[in-house]
Amino acid sequence: MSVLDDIVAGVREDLAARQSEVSVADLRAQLADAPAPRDPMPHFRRPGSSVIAEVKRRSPSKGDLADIPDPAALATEYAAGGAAAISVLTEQRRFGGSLNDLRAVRAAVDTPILRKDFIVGDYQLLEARAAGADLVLLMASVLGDDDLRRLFDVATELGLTSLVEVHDEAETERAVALGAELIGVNARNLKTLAVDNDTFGRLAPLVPSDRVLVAESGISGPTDVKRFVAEGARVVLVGEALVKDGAPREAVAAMTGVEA
Ligand SMILES: O=P(O)(O)OC[C@@H](O)[C@@H](O)c1c[nH]c2ccccc12
Repeated sequence: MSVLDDIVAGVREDLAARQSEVSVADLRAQLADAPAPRDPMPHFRRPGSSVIAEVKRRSPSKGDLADIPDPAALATEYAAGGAAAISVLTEQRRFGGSLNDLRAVRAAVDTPILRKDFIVGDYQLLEARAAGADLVLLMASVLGDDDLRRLFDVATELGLTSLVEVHDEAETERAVALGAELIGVNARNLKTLAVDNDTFGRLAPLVPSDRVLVAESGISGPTDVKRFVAEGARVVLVGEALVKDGAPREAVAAMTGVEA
């Protein structure tokens, strides 16, 4: 079993537990109270890089990264630094996150929020929107074509923007065929956890220029951002480097608006 299979098995168990506690009808009722979804695309399409700054405590590849006792405080710093969106890892077992983190961040900032999780069912999309998320991650490595299409359509109906994540040529072709406007290239192979910084440059030419490309993983500072912008990225998604930086506001600002 790959690391990814193992993570997804745990996600399915946790999901089943939540589903037995809150019915779909109750979740749908909560949607009425959720703030209207925010559209991240105008910021992403601005000239120069946009940053999606991530709230992440730990990961299977790096272990403990940062305690983050107050996710709202960290998100406030990200927003002040000019983050275009804030990613909140809500997976519990391997990344130490939760939907409560997302709710806390939602209450603190106006910035669009990405629910970063291993989404396998519609229920998680409803949860995301009810908690105030504006974007969701859909991983081509986790979802077959039918599920990817259905979840993409349901997300769109809910007003959520899908970030469709790819890691190889076949996944990139699937994301393009789906019509995804926002495509993320993860430099980390989640089956082996290895990072290959040449992944973005290899896959970017397969994506039509009307789409918005996000470079994900292993980005440590403005020099990396400049490289990915030169290779076609409009957006960078940064976790580790920001949660470990003592000055996250300045770190986000330094990676924002970078030109090739
Ligand atoms: O911490 P990093 O190396 O800056 O990476 C952030 C982000 O790309 C990474 O957290 C990520 C990208 N895709 C994912 C899918 C699931 C979990 C995590 C991820």
